[in-house]
Amino acid sequence: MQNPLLQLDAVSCAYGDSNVVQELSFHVNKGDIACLLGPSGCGKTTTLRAIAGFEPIHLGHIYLDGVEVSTPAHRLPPEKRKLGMVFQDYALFPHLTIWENVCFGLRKSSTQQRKYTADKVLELVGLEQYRQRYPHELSGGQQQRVALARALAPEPNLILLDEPFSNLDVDLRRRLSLEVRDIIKAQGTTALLVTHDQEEAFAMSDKVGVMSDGYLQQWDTPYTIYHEPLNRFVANFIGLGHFIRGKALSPELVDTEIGVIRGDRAYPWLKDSPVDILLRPDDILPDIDSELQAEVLQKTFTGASMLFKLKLPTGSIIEALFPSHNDFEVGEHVGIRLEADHLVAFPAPTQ
Ligand SMILES: Nc1ncnc2c1ncn2[C@@H]1O[C@H](COP(=O)(O)OP(=O)(O)OP(=O)(O)O)[C@@H](O)[C@H]1O
Repeated sequence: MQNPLLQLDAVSCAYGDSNVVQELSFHVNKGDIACLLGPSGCGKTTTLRAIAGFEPIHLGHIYLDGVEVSTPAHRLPPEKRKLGMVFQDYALFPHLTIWENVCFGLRKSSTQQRKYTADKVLELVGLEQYRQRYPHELSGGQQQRVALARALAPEPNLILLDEPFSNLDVDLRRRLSLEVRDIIKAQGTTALLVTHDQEEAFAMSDKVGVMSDGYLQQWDTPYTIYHEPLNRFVANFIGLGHFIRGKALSPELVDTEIGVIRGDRAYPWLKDSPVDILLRPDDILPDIDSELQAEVLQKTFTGASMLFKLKLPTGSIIEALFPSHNDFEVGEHVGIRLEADHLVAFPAPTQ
Protein backbone atom coordinates (compact mmCIF):
# COMPACT_ATOMS: atom_id res chain seq x y z
CA MET A 1 0.00 0.00 0.00
CA GLN A 2 1.17 3.56 -0.74
CA ASN A 3 2.00 5.79 2.21
CA PRO A 4 -0.93 8.09 2.86
CA LEU A 5 -0.01 11.76 3.03
CA LEU A 6 -3.10 12.50 5.08
CA GLN A 7 -4.88 10.09 7.37
CA LEU A 8 -7.88 10.61 9.62
CA ASP A 9 -8.63 7.94 12.18
CA ALA A 10 -12.11 8.06 13.76
CA VAL A 11 -12.02 11.86 14.07
CA SER A 12 -14.89 13.66 15.81
CA CYS A 13 -15.33 17.42 16.30
CA ALA A 14 -17.91 19.37 18.28
CA TYR A 15 -18.95 22.94 18.96
CA GLY A 16 -20.14 22.94 22.58
CA ASP A 17 -22.53 20.00 22.94
CA SER A 18 -23.16 19.72 19.27
CA ASN A 19 -21.23 16.97 17.42
CA VAL A 20 -20.66 18.17 13.85
CA VAL A 21 -18.04 15.66 12.65
CA GLN A 22 -18.48 12.06 13.69
CA GLU A 23 -15.93 9.23 13.58
CA LEU A 24 -14.46 10.29 10.27
CA SER A 25 -11.85 7.93 8.82
CA PHE A 26 -10.18 8.25 5.41
CA HIS A 27 -6.77 8.66 3.87
CA VAL A 28 -5.36 10.55 0.88
CA ASN A 29 -2.33 9.15 -0.94
CA LYS A 30 0.59 11.33 -2.00
CA GLY A 31 -0.13 13.17 -5.25
CA ASP A 32 -3.88 12.52 -5.13
CA ILE A 33 -6.63 15.14 -5.16
CA ALA A 34 -9.46 14.23 -2.81
CA CYS A 35 -12.70 16.00 -2.09
CA LEU A 36 -15.27 16.24 0.67
CA LEU A 37 -18.69 16.69 -0.87
CA GLY A 38 -21.98 17.16 0.91
CA PRO A 39 -24.91 19.43 1.65
CA SER A 40 -24.53 22.69 3.55
CA GLY A 41 -23.78 22.20 7.24
CA CYS A 42 -22.65 18.56 6.98
CA GLY A 43 -19.23 19.30 8.52
CA LYS A 44 -16.91 19.69 5.50
CA THR A 45 -15.29 22.97 6.50
CA THR A 46 -14.94 21.89 10.14
CA THR A 47 -13.06 18.80 8.94
CA LEU A 48 -10.79 20.93 6.75
CA ARG A 49 -10.12 23.34 9.63
CA ALA A 50 -9.32 20.43 11.95
CA ILE A 51 -6.81 19.11 9.40
CA ALA A 52 -5.27 22.59 9.14
CA GLY A 53 -5.02 22.76 12.95
CA PHE A 54 -7.50 25.62 13.43
CA GLU A 55 -10.08 23.42 15.21
CA PRO A 56 -9.47 20.94 18.06
CA ILE A 57 -10.66 17.37 17.67
CA HIS A 58 -12.62 15.61 20.39
CA LEU A 59 -11.83 12.05 19.42
CA GLY A 60 -9.45 10.31 17.03
CA HIS A 61 -6.13 11.10 15.39
CA ILE A 62 -4.95 13.07 12.35
CA TYR A 63 -1.65 12.16 10.66
CA LEU A 64 0.23 14.21 8.06
CA ASP A 65 3.00 12.39 6.22
CA GLY A 66 3.05 9.74 8.95
CA VAL A 67 3.32 12.26 11.82
CA GLU A 68 0.49 12.55 14.32
CA VAL A 69 -0.55 16.23 14.24
CA SER A 70 -3.85 16.20 16.17
CA THR A 71 -5.22 14.20 19.05
CA PRO A 72 -7.78 15.36 21.61
CA ALA A 73 -4.84 16.14 23.93
CA HIS A 74 -2.37 17.70 21.53
CA ARG A 75 -2.52 19.95 18.44
CA LEU A 76 0.46 20.89 16.27
CA PRO A 77 0.03 24.58 15.37
CA PRO A 78 -1.15 25.30 11.81
CA GLU A 79 2.12 27.00 10.77
CA LYS A 80 4.06 23.81 11.57
CA ARG A 81 1.93 21.55 9.36
CA LYS A 82 3.43 22.51 5.96
CA LEU A 83 0.01 23.21 4.45
CA GLY A 84 -1.20 25.59 1.77
CA MET A 85 -4.71 26.98 1.93
CA VAL A 86 -6.97 28.44 -0.75
CA PHE A 87 -10.26 30.03 0.29
CA GLN A 88 -13.45 31.07 -1.44
CA ASP A 89 -12.67 34.80 -1.04
CA TYR A 90 -9.05 34.50 -2.34
CA ALA A 91 -7.73 36.26 0.84
CA LEU A 92 -5.04 38.16 -1.09
CA PHE A 93 -3.37 41.16 0.58
CA PRO A 94 -4.91 44.17 -1.25
CA HIS A 95 -1.96 46.51 -0.64
CA LEU A 96 0.62 44.06 -2.03
CA THR A 97 1.28 43.41 -5.71
CA ILE A 98 0.68 39.97 -7.19
CA TRP A 99 4.41 39.33 -6.99
CA GLU A 100 4.55 40.40 -3.32
CA ASN A 101 1.50 38.31 -2.51
CA VAL A 102 3.16 35.22 -3.96
CA CYS A 103 6.44 35.99 -2.16
CA PHE A 104 4.64 36.35 1.18
CA GLY A 105 4.99 32.71 2.15
CA LEU A 106 8.65 32.69 1.06
CA ARG A 107 9.92 35.25 3.56
CA LYS A 108 12.45 32.79 4.98
CA SER A 109 14.01 32.00 1.57
CA SER A 110 16.98 33.85 0.06
CA THR A 111 16.19 36.69 -2.39
CA GLN A 112 17.40 34.58 -5.28
CA GLN A 113 15.34 31.53 -4.24
CA ARG A 114 12.29 33.74 -3.70
CA LYS A 115 12.55 35.21 -7.18
CA TYR A 116 13.04 31.80 -8.77
CA THR A 117 10.05 30.24 -6.96
CA ALA A 118 7.68 33.18 -7.44
CA ASP A 119 8.50 33.31 -11.17
CA LYS A 120 7.95 29.58 -11.45
CA VAL A 121 4.54 29.47 -9.74
CA LEU A 122 3.26 32.60 -11.51
CA GLU A 123 4.24 30.99 -14.81
CA LEU A 124 2.53 27.77 -13.72
CA VAL A 125 -0.76 29.60 -13.22
CA GLY A 126 -0.24 31.67 -16.41
CA LEU A 127 -0.03 35.09 -14.72
CA GLU A 128 3.63 36.06 -15.05
CA GLN A 129 2.70 39.23 -16.99
CA TYR A 130 0.52 40.49 -14.09
CA ARG A 131 3.16 40.42 -11.38
CA GLN A 132 3.20 44.21 -10.82
CA ARG A 133 -0.56 44.59 -10.63
CA TYR A 134 -2.61 44.76 -7.44
CA PRO A 135 -5.37 42.19 -6.68
CA HIS A 136 -8.21 44.64 -7.49
CA GLU A 137 -6.75 45.01 -11.01
CA LEU A 138 -7.39 41.30 -11.74
CA SER A 139 -10.58 39.35 -12.46
CA GLY A 140 -11.99 36.94 -9.88
CA GLY A 141 -10.61 33.92 -11.75
CA GLN A 142 -7.16 35.52 -12.00
CA GLN A 143 -7.20 36.38 -8.29
CA GLN A 144 -8.00 32.79 -7.46
CA ARG A 145 -5.06 31.64 -9.60
CA VAL A 146 -2.82 34.02 -7.63
CA ALA A 147 -4.17 32.55 -4.39
CA LEU A 148 -3.26 29.09 -5.69
CA ALA A 149 0.22 30.26 -6.75
CA ARG A 150 0.76 31.77 -3.30
CA ALA A 151 -0.33 28.53 -1.62
CA LEU A 152 1.90 26.39 -3.88
CA ALA A 153 5.02 28.59 -3.63
CA PRO A 154 6.35 27.25 -0.29
CA GLU A 155 5.95 23.69 -1.68
CA PRO A 156 3.48 22.50 0.96
CA ASN A 157 2.90 18.80 1.64
CA LEU A 158 -0.83 19.30 1.31
CA ILE A 159 -3.07 21.98 -0.21
CA LEU A 160 -6.49 22.53 1.36
CA LEU A 161 -9.08 24.25 -0.85
CA ASP A 162 -12.32 25.45 0.73
CA GLU A 163 -15.03 26.13 -1.89
CA PRO A 164 -12.37 27.85 -4.02
CA PHE A 165 -14.59 28.56 -7.02
CA SER A 166 -17.91 29.45 -5.45
CA ASN A 167 -17.51 33.20 -6.10
CA LEU A 168 -17.06 32.64 -9.82
CA ASP A 169 -19.70 32.29 -12.51
CA VAL A 170 -20.58 28.83 -13.79
CA ASP A 171 -18.50 28.85 -16.98
CA LEU A 172 -15.42 30.18 -15.29
CA ARG A 173 -15.65 27.81 -12.34
CA ARG A 174 -15.85 24.87 -14.72
CA ARG A 175 -12.81 26.01 -16.67
CA LEU A 176 -10.78 27.06 -13.65
CA SER A 177 -11.46 23.87 -11.71
CA LEU A 178 -9.90 21.83 -14.53
CA GLU A 179 -6.96 24.25 -14.77
CA VAL A 180 -6.38 24.07 -11.03
CA ARG A 181 -6.54 20.28 -11.14
CA ASP A 182 -3.88 20.22 -13.88
CA ILE A 183 -1.66 22.72 -12.03
CA ILE A 184 -1.83 20.74 -8.77
CA LYS A 185 -1.12 17.51 -10.65
CA ALA A 186 1.79 19.12 -12.54
CA GLN A 187 3.30 20.12 -9.17
CA GLY A 188 2.70 16.63 -7.74
CA THR A 189 1.09 18.22 -4.69
CA THR A 190 -1.53 16.37 -2.63
CA ALA A 191 -4.80 18.26 -2.21
CA LEU A 192 -8.06 18.10 -0.30
CA LEU A 193 -10.96 20.12 -1.68
CA VAL A 194 -14.24 20.99 -0.02
CA THR A 195 -17.24 21.70 -2.23
CA HIS A 196 -20.95 21.14 -2.53
CA ASP A 197 -20.66 21.13 -6.33
CA GLN A 198 -20.78 17.57 -7.54
CA GLU A 199 -19.56 18.27 -11.05
CA GLU A 200 -16.51 20.07 -9.65
CA ALA A 201 -15.82 17.24 -7.19
CA PHE A 202 -16.02 14.60 -9.90
CA ALA A 203 -13.97 16.53 -12.45
CA MET A 204 -11.13 17.35 -10.08
CA SER A 205 -10.77 14.42 -7.73
CA ASP A 206 -9.19 10.99 -7.56
CA LYS A 207 -11.27 10.22 -4.46
CA VAL A 208 -14.51 11.71 -3.20
CA GLY A 209 -15.97 11.50 0.30
CA VAL A 210 -19.70 12.10 0.55
CA MET A 211 -20.72 13.48 3.96
CA SER A 212 -24.07 14.02 5.62
CA ASP A 213 -24.81 15.12 9.18
CA GLY A 214 -21.15 14.86 10.19
CA TYR A 215 -20.76 11.26 8.97
CA LEU A 216 -18.80 10.02 5.98
CA GLN A 217 -21.29 8.03 3.91
CA GLN A 218 -18.88 6.79 1.25
CA TRP A 219 -15.25 7.34 0.26
CA ASP A 220 -14.35 6.15 -3.21
CA THR A 221 -13.53 7.10 -6.80
CA PRO A 222 -16.02 9.44 -8.52
CA TYR A 223 -17.04 6.59 -10.88
CA THR A 224 -17.85 4.22 -8.03
CA ILE A 225 -19.63 6.91 -6.00
CA TYR A 226 -21.87 7.59 -9.01
CA HIS A 227 -22.44 4.05 -10.24
CA GLU A 228 -22.24 2.09 -7.00
CA PRO A 229 -23.57 4.28 -4.20
CA LEU A 230 -23.41 2.43 -0.90
CA ASN A 231 -26.71 3.70 0.47
CA ARG A 232 -29.83 5.65 -0.44
CA PHE A 233 -28.42 8.96 0.79
CA VAL A 234 -25.50 8.78 -1.65
CA ALA A 235 -27.75 7.44 -4.44
CA ASN A 236 -30.14 10.39 -4.03
CA PHE A 237 -27.56 13.11 -3.34
CA ILE A 238 -25.37 12.22 -6.32
CA GLY A 239 -26.66 12.70 -9.86
CA LEU A 240 -30.13 12.02 -11.17
CA GLY A 241 -31.85 8.71 -10.81
CA HIS A 242 -35.04 6.90 -10.00
CA PHE A 243 -35.79 3.71 -8.14
CA ILE A 244 -37.97 1.01 -9.61
CA ARG A 245 -39.40 -1.81 -7.55
CA GLY A 246 -38.29 -5.39 -8.09
CA LYS A 247 -38.38 -8.82 -6.50
CA ALA A 248 -35.24 -10.80 -5.75
CA LEU A 249 -35.12 -14.14 -7.58
CA SER A 250 -31.64 -15.02 -6.35
CA PRO A 251 -28.64 -13.13 -4.91
CA GLU A 252 -27.84 -11.83 -8.42
CA LEU A 253 -31.18 -11.74 -10.25
CA VAL A 254 -34.02 -9.31 -9.70
CA ASP A 255 -37.34 -9.42 -11.52
CA THR A 256 -38.43 -5.85 -12.29
CA GLU A 257 -41.01 -4.01 -14.36
CA ILE A 258 -38.42 -3.71 -17.14
CA GLY A 259 -37.52 -7.39 -17.09
CA VAL A 260 -35.11 -9.57 -15.17
CA ILE A 261 -31.91 -7.72 -14.29
CA ARG A 262 -28.66 -9.47 -13.46
CA GLY A 263 -26.27 -7.81 -11.06
CA ASP A 264 -22.52 -8.24 -10.97
CA ARG A 265 -22.33 -8.66 -7.24
CA ALA A 266 -24.32 -10.89 -4.97
CA TYR A 267 -26.65 -9.30 -2.45
CA PRO A 268 -27.79 -11.28 0.58
CA TRP A 269 -31.46 -11.10 -0.49
CA LEU A 270 -34.11 -13.38 0.79
CA LYS A 271 -35.80 -14.96 -2.20
CA ASP A 272 -38.94 -13.04 -3.24
CA SER A 273 -38.01 -10.07 -1.05
CA PRO A 274 -38.90 -6.63 -2.47
CA VAL A 275 -35.97 -4.45 -3.56
CA ASP A 276 -35.50 -1.02 -5.16
CA ILE A 277 -33.25 -0.82 -8.21
CA LEU A 278 -31.47 2.46 -8.99
CA LEU A 279 -31.73 3.57 -12.61
CA ARG A 280 -29.43 6.44 -13.63
CA PRO A 281 -30.51 8.39 -16.75
CA ASP A 282 -27.41 7.17 -18.59
CA ASP A 283 -28.31 3.52 -17.84
CA ILE A 284 -31.25 3.77 -20.28
CA LEU A 285 -30.60 3.62 -24.02
CA PRO A 286 -32.97 4.15 -26.96
CA ASP A 287 -33.53 0.89 -28.86
CA ILE A 288 -35.96 0.72 -31.78
CA ASP A 289 -35.99 -3.09 -31.62
CA SER A 290 -36.88 -3.24 -27.94
CA GLU A 291 -40.26 -4.58 -26.86
CA LEU A 292 -40.11 -2.32 -23.83
CA GLN A 293 -41.88 0.90 -24.79
CA ALA A 294 -42.00 4.05 -22.69
CA GLU A 295 -44.05 7.19 -23.18
CA VAL A 296 -42.24 10.54 -23.35
CA LEU A 297 -43.72 12.84 -20.70
CA GLN A 298 -41.23 15.69 -20.89
CA LYS A 299 -38.01 16.55 -22.68
CA THR A 300 -35.28 19.01 -21.71
CA PHE A 301 -32.54 20.06 -24.11
CA THR A 302 -29.22 20.39 -22.25
CA GLY A 303 -26.84 20.89 -25.18
CA ALA A 304 -25.02 17.64 -25.91
CA SER A 305 -27.84 15.60 -24.39
CA MET A 306 -31.59 15.54 -24.12
CA LEU A 307 -33.09 14.55 -20.77
CA PHE A 308 -36.37 12.65 -21.18
CA LYS A 309 -38.91 11.93 -18.47
CA LEU A 310 -40.42 8.57 -19.43
CA LYS A 311 -43.41 6.60 -18.22
CA LEU A 312 -43.00 2.84 -18.18
CA PRO A 313 -45.97 0.61 -19.12
CA THR A 314 -46.44 -0.11 -15.39
CA GLY A 315 -46.83 3.62 -14.67
CA SER A 316 -43.42 4.14 -13.05
CA ILE A 317 -41.54 7.29 -14.05
CA ILE A 318 -37.84 7.19 -14.97
CA GLU A 319 -35.43 9.63 -16.60
CA ALA A 320 -33.18 8.92 -19.57
CA LEU A 321 -30.32 10.93 -21.03
CA PHE A 322 -29.93 10.43 -24.78
CA PRO A 323 -27.62 12.22 -27.22
CA SER A 324 -29.61 15.27 -28.25
CA HIS A 325 -30.19 14.19 -31.86
CA ASN A 326 -32.65 11.63 -30.42
CA ASP A 327 -35.40 14.19 -30.56
CA PHE A 328 -38.52 12.26 -29.57
CA GLU A 329 -41.74 14.20 -29.05
CA VAL A 330 -43.83 14.38 -25.92
CA GLY A 331 -46.54 11.69 -26.14
CA GLU A 332 -44.43 9.51 -28.44
CA HIS A 333 -43.66 5.89 -27.41
CA VAL A 334 -39.98 4.96 -27.65
CA GLY A 335 -38.24 1.60 -27.39
CA ILE A 336 -35.71 1.49 -24.55
CA ARG A 337 -33.31 -0.94 -22.96
CA LEU A 338 -31.23 -0.96 -19.84
CA GLU A 339 -27.48 -0.96 -20.15
CA ALA A 340 -25.96 -0.72 -16.72
CA ASP A 341 -22.72 -2.37 -15.79
CA HIS A 342 -23.65 -2.39 -12.12
CA LEU A 343 -26.92 -3.31 -10.53
CA VAL A 344 -27.50 -1.12 -7.51
CA ALA A 345 -30.33 -2.29 -5.33
CA PHE A 346 -31.45 -1.65 -1.78
CA PRO A 347 -34.00 -3.55 0.29
CA ALA A 348 -37.38 -1.89 -0.22
CA PRO A 349 -38.60 -0.05 2.86
CA THR A 350 -41.16 -2.07 4.79
CA GLN A 351 -44.58 -0.40 4.84
N1 LIG B 1 -17.81 28.31 15.08
C1 LIG B 1 -18.92 27.57 15.16
N2 LIG B 1 -19.63 27.52 16.29
C2 LIG B 1 -20.74 26.75 16.42
N3 LIG B 1 -21.23 25.98 15.40
C3 LIG B 1 -20.56 26.00 14.24
C4 LIG B 1 -19.37 26.79 14.05
N4 LIG B 1 -18.93 26.59 12.77
C5 LIG B 1 -19.80 25.73 12.20
N5 LIG B 1 -20.77 25.37 13.06
C6 LIG B 1 -21.86 24.41 12.80
O1 LIG B 1 -21.28 23.16 12.51
C7 LIG B 1 -21.98 22.47 11.48
C8 LIG B 1 -21.00 22.12 10.37
O2 LIG B 1 -20.52 23.33 9.79
P1 LIG B 1 -19.47 23.33 8.59
O3 LIG B 1 -19.14 24.76 8.29
O4 LIG B 1 -18.37 22.41 8.92
O5 LIG B 1 -20.38 22.71 7.41
P2 LIG B 1 -20.13 22.69 5.84
O6 LIG B 1 -20.47 21.31 5.40
O7 LIG B 1 -18.77 23.19 5.52
O8 LIG B 1 -21.25 23.71 5.35
P3 LIG B 1 -21.23 24.75 4.12
O9 LIG B 1 -21.21 23.94 2.86
O10 LIG B 1 -22.53 25.50 4.31
O11 LIG B 1 -20.01 25.62 4.31
C9 LIG B 1 -23.10 23.40 11.05
O12 LIG B 1 -24.28 22.97 11.67
C10 LIG B 1 -22.67 24.77 11.56
O13 LIG B 1 -23.80 25.55 11.88
